[in-house]
Formats: sequence, C-alpha cells, structure tokens
Amino acid sequence: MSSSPFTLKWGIMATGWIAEMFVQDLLTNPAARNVNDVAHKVVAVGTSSSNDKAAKFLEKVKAPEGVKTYGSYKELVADPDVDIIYVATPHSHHFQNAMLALTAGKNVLCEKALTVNAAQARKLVQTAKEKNVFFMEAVWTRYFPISSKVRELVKSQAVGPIYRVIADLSFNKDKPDGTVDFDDSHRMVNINLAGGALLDLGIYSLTWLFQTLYHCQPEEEKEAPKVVAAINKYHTGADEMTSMILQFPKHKSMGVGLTALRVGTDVDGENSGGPACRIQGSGGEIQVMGPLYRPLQYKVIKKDNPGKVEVYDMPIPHDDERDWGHGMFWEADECARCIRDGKKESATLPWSESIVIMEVMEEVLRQGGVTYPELITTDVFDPESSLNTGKR
Ligand SMILES: NC(=O)C1=CN([C@@H]2O[C@H](COP(=O)(O)OP(=O)(O)OC[C@H]3O[C@@H](n4cnc5c(N)ncnc54)[C@H](OP(=O)(O)O)[C@@H]3O)[C@@H](O)[C@H]2O)C=CC1
Ligand SMILES: O=C1OC[C@@H](O)[C@H](O)[C@H]1O
Repeated sequence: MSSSPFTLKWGIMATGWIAEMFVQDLLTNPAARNVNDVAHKVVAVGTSSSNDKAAKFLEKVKAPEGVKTYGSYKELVADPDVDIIYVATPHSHHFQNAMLALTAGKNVLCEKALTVNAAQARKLVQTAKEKNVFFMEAVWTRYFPISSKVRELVKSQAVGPIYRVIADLSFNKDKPDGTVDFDDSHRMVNINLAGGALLDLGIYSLTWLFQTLYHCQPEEEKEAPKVVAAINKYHTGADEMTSMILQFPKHKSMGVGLTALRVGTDVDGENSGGPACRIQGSGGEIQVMGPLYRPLQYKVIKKDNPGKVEVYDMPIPHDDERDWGHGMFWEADECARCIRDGKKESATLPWSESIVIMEVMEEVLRQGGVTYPELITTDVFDPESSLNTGKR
C-alpha cells in the first residue's frame, strides 16, 4: 500500500550560483532517484535586494507558478508557509542569516562552510535547541550513496582497520602574473566574505577525513583530532594553500587534508592523477575519485588480492523530464525525513561533528595566521546587521 509522500516546503535565502543548483534539484522528480516517501516544494525565494531579482531567479530555474518573492531576508523568514530556510549566502553571512531564520522559528539548512569560527557554530546549535527546530550544515556530499557506501565499508572493516586517510580538493587557478583566477572581490579570496581555500574547498577534504576517521568511531570512543597545519596566504590575506594533519592518537590513525588554489587535484580533468582520497587500512585501500564534493566512483584494492582493483561507479540519477540531476537532492531528502520524523539534527552529520570540524578549521586558520573582520566573526546576533539587511 502506498501513502502520499511528506512534502517539505522550502524558502530559499539568496539567489546565487549554488541556490540555482539546489533549487533545480528540489524541482526534480524524487521518483527519478527512487525516492517515494518525501517530496519538495519551493514556496518562497528571498534576496537581499529586490523582488525582481527573485523573480528572475525563478524564471531561470523554470520554477512552477505561485512561488512568492521577497526583497529582504527578514520577510522571507517571516513567511508562515515556509517550513525550512535554505541559507545560500557566502560563508561570511551564514551565522547572521541562519540566526535570523532560527530565531524566527524556522528549520534551517545552511550551506558550507557552516560558519567562520566554532563559537558561531555553537551559538547556532544552541539556538536551534532553544527554538526546538531542525538545523543542518549543507555538506551535500555526506548524503551521496557513495559516501554511505564508503562509511559502511569502513565500519565493516572491509580493508581492515583504517589507519590513514589522505584527501585533497584543490583547483588550479594559477595565473602567470602571480595572481589566481579570481577577482580580489570574489568570495573565494575576499577576506570580507570569509574567502580562502580552506573554508570553501578544504571543508570537503575534511569531510572525507571526518566521515572515515571520526564519524565511524564508536560513540563511546569518540576522539577529536589534534591538528598541525601550514598555510600560504594570498595577497588578500585569505589562505591560498593549506595543508593539515589530523592526529587521532587513541585510534593510531592520522588524516592528511590538502587544499589549494594554485595546483589542481585533477591535472587533466580525467582523474589521470589518481584518486582524490585514499582510505588506507591494514588489509587494503579504498580510493575515491574526485572531485571530492561530487564523487562518482570508488575503488577497492585488497592486500591479499594483488593486482585486482574493484571499480564501482555511482552516477547521479537524472530526471529526464527536467533534464537535471546535480546530487543536492539527497541532502534535501535527509532534511525532509528528519523533519517528518521530528528529529532536530541529522545522524549523518550531527551538530557535535559540525562543531568539531569548525574547531579544526579555526585552529588551522589560527596556526596559519589568517584573520577575518569582526563583522563576520562575531557570535552576537544582530538582526539589523548589514549581513542580514544587505545595507552597507
Ligand atoms: N554545496 C556546494 O556544492 C556549494 C556550496 N557553495 C556555498 O554556497 C555559498 C554561496 O556560494 P555561491 O552561490 O557560489 O555564491 P554567489 O556569489 O554566487 O551567491 C551568493 C549570494 O548571496 C547573496 N549575498 C548577500 N550578500 C552578499 C554579498 N555581500 N556578497 C555576495 N553575495 C551576497 C546574493 O544573493 P541575493 O542577492 O539573492 O541576496 C548572492 O547571489 C557559499 O557559502 C559556498 O561555500 C558554493 C558553491 C557550491
Ligand atoms: O562547494 C563547492 O563545491 C564546488 C566548487 O566549485 C565550489 O567552489 C565550492 O564552493
């Protein structure tokens, strides 16, 4: 017997690049990915400047008629028809914007990197608890079936206990004139927008280190890592190359996380350089092919089966009617199931883990001497902050 799916009603905060990808995924048919228990509806879109911009966004993503538009984030979070707000602003804005939504009593899915520092992440979690609402960091990769599969292989010790993981997400944006191929004002390198390789790309290297070395640790043995890091800074003050070692001494394991803006993980766009993540156990190795934010293939190599490489492809399901399928729908499905079931956090990326990850990133930035302005690092909520109103 089939019952009707639980439909989650979304309010979209900001209309940039990732909001476009995400909303197109929300608009795909869940059946195209074999999902029948939950569905999604976009009910409102809010920009920091004008209704008109929101309307243009809806046109671009070919949204159905009837979606409300708002020219401010404040109006968006006040819409009683919205169940959950998707925060798709730059990382610099996440704390203030997510607080705006949480304090309005809304469930929140907030883009990565969750915040600029750990204190902000703790305050968001505390607020979600007080308001009794759902809150999740939008690390979409965690909800890919390939991630679940790899976690399962790690937990079942398919290649023995895991002792070392090496993960890299780097883009080659090097230019002959010594700069990188982002304008100084671009959010990737702009210090006022919490730019830098770590918060934008390194979070994915950390995602793979965490979901293999930390998440899979039994609850009673949870051990946060010690961190040693090195950073090369760009002329804007943001990090352009960051390398970190995460040590879990009780588990005899280590993670090596890499990210950079001058060399790429994938030299030729064909993964000829090999895996982006190597998960090394005493009995073999699991390799994940990049890019680490959207991995589609993994390999298993066993010590006792030399020369044999098992290769598994896990493509993103495509909705032929909309001609779309990016892979962000799985995290949206997770939000819908959690909210349907009355859960306030996702077991796949619990609040405590998001906080430990932010603590690691904060420590890496501290060791590398990267600092961000007070406006974006404060953990004091201000609904009238320019980050919420868009006013300068
Ligand atoms: N999960 C993923 O795969 C990805 C996640 N991201 C994350 O999503 C977030 C947004 O990235 P992306 O969409 O690429 O960024 P964009 O610059 O394309 O969009 C950001 C949007 O935020 C709003 N905004 C409000 N204030 C500002 C400001 N001062 N400067 C710039 N934008 C502002 C604007 O929307 P409006 O005018 O409507 O208010 C703008 O369009 C980042 O945190 C990033 O890390 C990014 C790419 C991929
Ligand atoms: O999250 C991301 O994943 C894809 C990248 O292209 C983008 O820069 C980053 O924000």
